[in-house]
Amino acid sequence: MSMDWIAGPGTALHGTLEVPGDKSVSHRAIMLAAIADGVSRIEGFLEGEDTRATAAVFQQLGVGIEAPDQGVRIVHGVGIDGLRAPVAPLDCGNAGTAMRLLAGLLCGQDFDCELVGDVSLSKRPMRRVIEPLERMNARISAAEGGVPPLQIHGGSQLTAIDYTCEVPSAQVKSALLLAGLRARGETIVREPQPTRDYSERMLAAFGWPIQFAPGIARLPGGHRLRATDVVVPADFSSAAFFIVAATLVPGSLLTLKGVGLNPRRTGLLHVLRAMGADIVEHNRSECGGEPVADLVVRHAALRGIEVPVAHVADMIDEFPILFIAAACAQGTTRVRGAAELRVKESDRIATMAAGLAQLGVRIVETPDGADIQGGPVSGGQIDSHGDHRVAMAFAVAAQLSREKVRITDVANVATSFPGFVARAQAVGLQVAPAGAA
Ligand SMILES: O=C(O)C1=C[C@@H](OP(=O)(O)O)[C@@H](O)[C@H](O)C1
Ligand SMILES: C=C(OP(=O)(O)O)C(=O)O
Repeated sequence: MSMDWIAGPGTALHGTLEVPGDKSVSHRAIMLAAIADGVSRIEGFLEGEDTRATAAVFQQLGVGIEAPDQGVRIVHGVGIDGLRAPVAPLDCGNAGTAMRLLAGLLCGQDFDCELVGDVSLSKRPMRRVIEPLERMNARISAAEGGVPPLQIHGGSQLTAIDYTCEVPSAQVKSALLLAGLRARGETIVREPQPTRDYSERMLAAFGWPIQFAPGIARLPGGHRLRATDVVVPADFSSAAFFIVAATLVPGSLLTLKGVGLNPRRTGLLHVLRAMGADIVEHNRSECGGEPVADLVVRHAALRGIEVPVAHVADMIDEFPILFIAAACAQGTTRVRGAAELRVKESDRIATMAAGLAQLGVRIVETPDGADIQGGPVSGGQIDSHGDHRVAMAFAVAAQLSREKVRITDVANVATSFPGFVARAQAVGLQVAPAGAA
């Protein structure tokens, strides 16, 4: 049965909030700890369905993973050659990150395996990883159209390649680097637009001699990973919903604690500030090698802008909530160069355009973006299409509406942000499961 929320209208948001651990870092921490020598402890692990799916996959591959406490994992690494053949398909659930990175990590193993996912993941493009991995000598077959399930045929000796990514994608880059661990030679990945560098940073932290700078990573094969403790910072993409909510709702003053501010993730901060937002960083420090800070957000009136294409890759998961900020800004916001949004958990340009139109917002879709005209937001019913970020974005839009908004098909919020409703309510957001409202 579909789970729905009733949200809004809202009043000012106040207080201090800590959002859960970063999803990208949590996936990678499990993966590298699993194939390292020794025992690694992960703190701040995201207890989301996506990252739990990754942990469950490695348990099927013979890795011991204990969960002594919420957000803690003790991973008994089996070493670079120690994974065991699974006896059943490996279920990546809703997680594109899990499937694409696992394709890279598993294609150089001695055994065969199958990667499967849910209905949404089963529609997402996998050729972007299959094609370069095949050039490395991997053997992977997909269903018709290059979508999951993926059959990975083991037993091939991989060879390194020098590859320039066609789409800006940290998942493609990471898949190639993970394959490169077991390849002969030096794997080089070049990116026309730099993307998040968590794989590179974490490989270095686990002792692999990788060299990297924005736009390029070079990784020699034939080394080993040393177990390391990982502290996961709070996920900027989860904080983003509250940054925009506090900006939009008059009278708000909200503090978000210890938010990860990797420069390849914070495009939304630049764009919101250019639109007039009041976001101040306090207590800048480091958490697990990543920059973090507390963000103090005050209500401010926004004006529409042309989103610089140079920021698109650095805010790729923040477009659903940016569309809401744009809908409540004065004037028009123009988004271009964001065609990747069409192949996420849903077609995020289409689902956001349909939802905003439902709330009376004027929006014109283009193949790679949209023009969003700011104006009043009305009530209505929104189909989130099972997309976690679309559901949370409309929960924020509802705060500005004059009537209640019903948001359908929201169960997938647990993939990236377990406990969203309780945390949102604690700072004054009006959102509740339908039936409990
Ligand atoms: O590498 C990662 O952890 C991610 C990369 C991005 O995907 P793409 O690589 O497809 O852009 C992003 O949308 C996803 O949420 C997480
Ligand atoms: C696109 C996302 O994740 P993934 O690709 O891992 O499914 C997301 O979390 O917005």
